[in-house]
Amino acid sequence: MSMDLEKIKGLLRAVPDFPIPGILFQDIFPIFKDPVATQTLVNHIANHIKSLGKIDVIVGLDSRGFLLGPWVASILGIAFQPVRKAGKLPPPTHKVTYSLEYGSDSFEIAKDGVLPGQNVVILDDLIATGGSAKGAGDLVKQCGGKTVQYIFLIELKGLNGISKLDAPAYSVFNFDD
Ligand SMILES: O=P(O)(O)OC[C@H]1O[C@H](OP(=O)(O)OP(=O)(O)O)[C@H](O)[C@@H]1O
Ligand SMILES: Nc1ncnc2[nH]cnc12
Repeated sequence: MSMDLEKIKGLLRAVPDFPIPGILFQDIFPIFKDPVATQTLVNHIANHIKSLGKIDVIVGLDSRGFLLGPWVASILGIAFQPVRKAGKLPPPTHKVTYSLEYGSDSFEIAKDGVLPGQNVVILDDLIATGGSAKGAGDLVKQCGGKTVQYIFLIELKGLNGISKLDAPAYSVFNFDD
C-alpha cells in the first residue's frame, strides 16, 4: 500500500512561534501516526537513493534524522551513521560548531563512522538555514568521505539553506517560507 505524497504533505503540522517567536515550526510527527504514510516516505527516499549510484553510508542528523535514516539504510543494505549533538558519542570523534534557524550547537561524528573515499548521503527531516546540514557535511569531509547528495523531507526554500551546501540537495516537500 502507498499514499499520495501530496496527501502526506497535508499531514505536516505548522506551529507558529515555536520554539521561539517568529519561527513557523513544521512538525513531522503526525506522519508517523500513519504507517502507510511512513512506509511510503521510507520507500520513496530509498528509491531516490538507488538512483544516485553507489552509496556506502547514510549519515543522519540528531535527532529527527534518526527517524528515517536507519530504516532507509537497511532497505538499501548499506550502513547508517549518526551525527550527534556534542558530548553524546564516545571518543574518538570529529567535531564542528554550527548555527541553525533558532540557535547554535555542536555536532560530532565517530572518526571511523565514514571511511576515506566512501560515498555518503546526508539525510535529515528539514533544512532551514542549512547550518546543521553544512555542519554534517563538514564532518563527512573531516572523515575523508564524499557527500554525493543531501536529502531532506522538508525544505524551507525562502531561507536558501541549500546555498551553503557542497553537494546537490533533494527535498521531498518544499515550503516557500
Ligand atoms: O537548517 P537549520 O537552520 O540548521 O535547521 C534544521 C535543523 O533543525 C532541526 O534540528 P534541531 O537542532 O532542532 O534538533 P532535533 O532534530 O533534535 O529537534 C532539524 O531537525 C534540522 O536538523
Ligand atoms: N521551522 C522549522 N520547523 C521545524 N524544524 C526546524 N528546524 C529549524 N527550523 C525548523
